[in-house]
Amino acid sequence: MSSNETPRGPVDSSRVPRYAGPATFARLPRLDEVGTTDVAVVGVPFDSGVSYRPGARFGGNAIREASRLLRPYNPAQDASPFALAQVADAGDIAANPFNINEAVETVEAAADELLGTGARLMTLGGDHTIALPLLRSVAKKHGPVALLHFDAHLDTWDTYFGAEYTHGTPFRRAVEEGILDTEALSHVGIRGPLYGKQDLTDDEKMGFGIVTSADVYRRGADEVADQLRQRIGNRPLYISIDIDCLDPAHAPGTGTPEAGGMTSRELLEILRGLSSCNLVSADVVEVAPAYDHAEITAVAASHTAYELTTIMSRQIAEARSK
Ligand SMILES: N=C(N)NCCCC(=O)O
Ligand SMILES: [Zn+2]
Ligand SMILES: [Zn+2]
Repeated sequence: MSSNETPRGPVDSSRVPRYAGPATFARLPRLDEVGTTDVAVVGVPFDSGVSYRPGARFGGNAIREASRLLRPYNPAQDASPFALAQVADAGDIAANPFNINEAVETVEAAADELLGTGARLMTLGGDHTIALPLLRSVAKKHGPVALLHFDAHLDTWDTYFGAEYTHGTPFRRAVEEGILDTEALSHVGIRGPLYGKQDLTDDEKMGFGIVTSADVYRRGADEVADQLRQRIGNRPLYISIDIDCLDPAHAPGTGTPEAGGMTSRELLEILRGLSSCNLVSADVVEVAPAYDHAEITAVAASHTAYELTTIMSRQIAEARSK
């Protein structure tokens, strides 16, 4: 969208019932209906990198279905994200389920193409493997980026069954490849059993700071967001959200659930506290609808993507008004 065009927004749910018609994210237009977009919401139906329960390949469409109930004004950030900038649903990236290396290349190439049009990406996963090719693509454009990673798990392990590209290893690969700004790396929501204490030492050596799930509970969302914001400054920021950062009570539909997690309220509040950060792209991954109940997880994920999209749209509008 050029700066003087009005963005095309979602289908009006006071005229067309929100449960009617095929689902796009937030009932927004498809990318082919608008030509170009400022924020591309893109699905990656890929889950061949998982270590436990499969099913996140269906996550993107579950989030789209649950997002029918989102409304156009976001009071928590005082913004109408779909009026401030064009947001459109770019459909799915067709990644090979039988060849992880090829899938990783496909995701990177598709992300290159979308980012090349000037769009920011709001990716709906898929398992966490896909964060690596997305980060590669974002780093080609912005250089090494700050990373804020919400997850129960570190995802900085080395290999599984000798495989380098899995959902437990994307951030170790990213550090090895030099595509992250090691001055500004944080995990939020970490908890649960590890393979050994070495996991933590290795992670720290890579440059990560950890805010555990219990830290969020004890210190509160505002203080955590303040601390994260200070660490990130105005660096280009990528946010990767594994929905298992939430407690299984708030997100049962996921492949590797861990007890003792954050509430969806805490996650959304931390994100709102980061609204001034320079968010260049983001993902929400690991939604596995087969284990979900009454769309609990998909609703939480759709609201999470809504807050992230709002941050991006506000920044795009602010940059244009300067
Ligand atoms: N990224 C997610 N969701 N999980 C990683 C868990 C890896 C493991 O099974 O040790
Ligand atoms: Zn996880
Ligand atoms: Zn993860």
